[in-house]
Amino acid sequence: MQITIIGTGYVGIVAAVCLAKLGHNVTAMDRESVIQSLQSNKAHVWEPGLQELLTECNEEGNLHFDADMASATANADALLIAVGTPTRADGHTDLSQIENVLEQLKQSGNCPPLVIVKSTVPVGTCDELEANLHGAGLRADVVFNPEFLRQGSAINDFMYPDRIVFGCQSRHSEIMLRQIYQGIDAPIQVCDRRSAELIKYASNTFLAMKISFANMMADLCEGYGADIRQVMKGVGTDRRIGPHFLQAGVGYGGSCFSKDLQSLLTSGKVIGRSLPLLEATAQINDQRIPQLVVKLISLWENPNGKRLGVLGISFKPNTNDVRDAPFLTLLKLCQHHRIDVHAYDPVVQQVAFEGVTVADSPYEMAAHSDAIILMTEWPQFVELDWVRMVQLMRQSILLDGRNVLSDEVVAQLMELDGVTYVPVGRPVEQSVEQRVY
Ligand SMILES: NC(=O)c1ccc[n+]([C@@H]2O[C@H](COP(=O)([O-])OP(=O)(O)OC[C@H]3O[C@@H](n4cnc5c(N)ncnc54)[C@H](O)[C@@H]3O)[C@@H](O)[C@H]2O)c1
Ligand SMILES: O=c1ccn([C@@H]2O[C@H](COP(=O)(O)OP(=O)(O)O[C@H]3O[C@H](CO)[C@@H](O)[C@H](O)[C@H]3O)[C@@H](O)[C@H]2O)c(=O)[nH]1
Repeated sequence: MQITIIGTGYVGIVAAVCLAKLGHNVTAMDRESVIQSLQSNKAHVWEPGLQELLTECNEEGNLHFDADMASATANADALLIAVGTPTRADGHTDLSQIENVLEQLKQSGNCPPLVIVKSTVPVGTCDELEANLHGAGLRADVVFNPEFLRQGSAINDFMYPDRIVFGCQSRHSEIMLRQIYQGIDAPIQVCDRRSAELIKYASNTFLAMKISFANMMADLCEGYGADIRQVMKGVGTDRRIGPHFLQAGVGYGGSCFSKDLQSLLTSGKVIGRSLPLLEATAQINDQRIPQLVVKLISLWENPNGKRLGVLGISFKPNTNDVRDAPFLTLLKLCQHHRIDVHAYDPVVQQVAFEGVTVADSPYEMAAHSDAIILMTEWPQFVELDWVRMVQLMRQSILLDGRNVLSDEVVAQLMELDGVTYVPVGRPVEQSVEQRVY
């Protein structure tokens, strides 16, 4: 099938290479600068396996890039929209990128018979988009086909999903969607468009709610001297609950959870429904970094001029994406308290915001610091020589924001003088001999 993809952000480029690998003839469209980079075989987003797959597709010849809507859509059987849908300041979803795509389509005069919306959009949007196209005399079927991939494991998630959802109103569009995904072995749920639109929001907000639940329980564990890892293990082994997304820590970040939660709250408000579970989920998450900073400051007499080492800038491992990363909230609070931030990240080497020095190695970051916060659970952080890290520091305070240091490493550190280890949802550990500063 000839498929044109509009938008080559995380979702668009992953969909493009995967659909090309599944044997479709794919044209991906974006801004000129992005298209130039892709045409010269350079992936513009950092995602494990993406560059390799892009190179393969370019060699195999069934993936093309084009910055012009008219030529990109000529002869297309289906158009897949994967542009951004950020949240506006008033809490509503900004649909302007999708609206622009529709305008460009109308001007180009080429509208494929099937328009697949993959961008996450509020309930009712696809009905409106279809009415808009029909109003302009373009007889396309608009379907909603939510994407559930996670950054860091995006290609695997696209190729081996738990389910594929088709929100479509006609048998013909369902048949076309089945052809597009016929190389993927996953259960397919076919439903109306509005339900499909809500499935995407309900999934993301439910996952966010699980994380906030774990974080709420972590606070209780700290108060009562229990261990959140044990509590969540015991909870998650109940098959009705499941072990995933119960990892307490610095809170969720990324471009989706907060945005989609906000959008769903607004959808509720529009029809006069409050969604208190989601309000609590957001509140708990918003408090994670401020609480962590309070903990940190309580360990110093005065935060002014202290040096903080931060391990991990991106919102999760295996991505360089810093959108809505907890690190950004941390940085803002540190600036407020005049704490000097030195950060290290395996893939984020430059940051577009002020007030942070990015180190070339974790050891360089640790040198002369008055505390370290582990923000992102990159496997290589767990494997660091933590004794060396601590010996390089001016004051040996470790805040393990993801609870990833092993009990063995912590026990080893406790044999050194003056080490304070502050995990999440567990008692603080201090070596017997505390240094006096
Ligand atoms: N990032 C994820 O992990 C993820 C997962 C599932 C769903 N989603 C949803 O998918 C959508 C896209 O997310 P993303 O993270 O890939 O977005 P993104 O912001 O990374 O990428 C969007 C791309 O669309 C391009 N674009 C915008 N308008 C365009 C136009 N008129 N013509 C051509 N290109 C245009 C932009 O230049 C950009 O490259 C969002 O609705 C998001 O909520 C994202
Ligand atoms: O137990 C957990 C699991 C995750 N997180 C955090 O939650 C955030 C989101 O993580 P994850 O869901 O793995 O990454 P995303 O790439 O944001 O993926 C989510 O958002 C996408 C965009 O909508 C969806 O497609 C995915 O299904 C959904 O998992 C990150 O900051 C994680 O550190 C935790 O704090 N504890």
